[in-house]
Amino acid sequence: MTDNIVLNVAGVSKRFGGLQALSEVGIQIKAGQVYGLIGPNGAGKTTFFNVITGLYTPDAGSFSLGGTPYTPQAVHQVAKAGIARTFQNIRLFADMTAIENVMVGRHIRTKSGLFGAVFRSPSFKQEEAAIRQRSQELLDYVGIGKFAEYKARTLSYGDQRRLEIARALATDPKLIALDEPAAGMNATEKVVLRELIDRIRNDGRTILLIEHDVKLVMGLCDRLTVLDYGKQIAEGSPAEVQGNEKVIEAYLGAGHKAH
Ligand SMILES: Nc1ncnc2c1ncn2[C@@H]1O[C@H](COP(=O)(O)OP(=O)(O)OP(=O)(O)O)[C@@H](O)[C@H]1O
Repeated sequence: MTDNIVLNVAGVSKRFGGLQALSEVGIQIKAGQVYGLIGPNGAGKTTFFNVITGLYTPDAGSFSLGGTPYTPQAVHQVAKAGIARTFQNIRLFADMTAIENVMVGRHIRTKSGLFGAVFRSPSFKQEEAAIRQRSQELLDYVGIGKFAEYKARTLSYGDQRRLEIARALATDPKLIALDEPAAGMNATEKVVLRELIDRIRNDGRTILLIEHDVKLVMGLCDRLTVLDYGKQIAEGSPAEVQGNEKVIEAYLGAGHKAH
């Protein structure tokens, strides 16, 4: 792996009809970094996320994960390659329990497959017990262990976001991509979230983060890319980016509504 680069994305472009949503955007994320993607509304952040996680097909771009090239053509392929993501609008299995939601995430790494599941072979049962135990550990890790048997939809908003993170971690990802994890959270929940993301990083994970809460982004991220109208207008440490005139202009300039 060159310089411990986990994700290397170069030259990503994406057009929707007459709109150039992304123009040759590239980022490099090193192992153990929290990397932020920020920009005003409509800047192209979600589109970029959707491209690297296989939801949208890019018009151009090259991608490698852990030094291995990958083609983000389908979400399950990207998950197998090692990127796990959460969504801006929470996507849990609402009527499944919290622990079942995490177990689903873990299943992409299991061996028994469908045959074992249908016939409940001994190896399947053993594997299932191990998955349940690991899933409970992950729920404890994100701080919602006591809700393991609660249906996902009965959890508070902040806890549902943490459940999504546990599910993402269950896939043992090389990179975890968080799409606005603090959206809709109150101040207390944000403090807890920040501690959790810090802990995930300190435990050796690599994180890509889209977030509107500037305070959270500046406090958490090692590096940032700023998008505006699909173009990368700045890249650097939070201090570098904060003082960049183009960035100040993009956030204060006319044409963007404040978030
Ligand atoms: N599926 C799509 N079809 C057509 N246009 C799209 C599609 N997805 C996004 N766009 C457009 O691409 C541009 C970038 O949108 P995107 O959602 O990526 O921005 P964003 O930075 O994530 O914004 P926000 O902060 O509001 O979530 C916008 O002008 C949006 O309307």
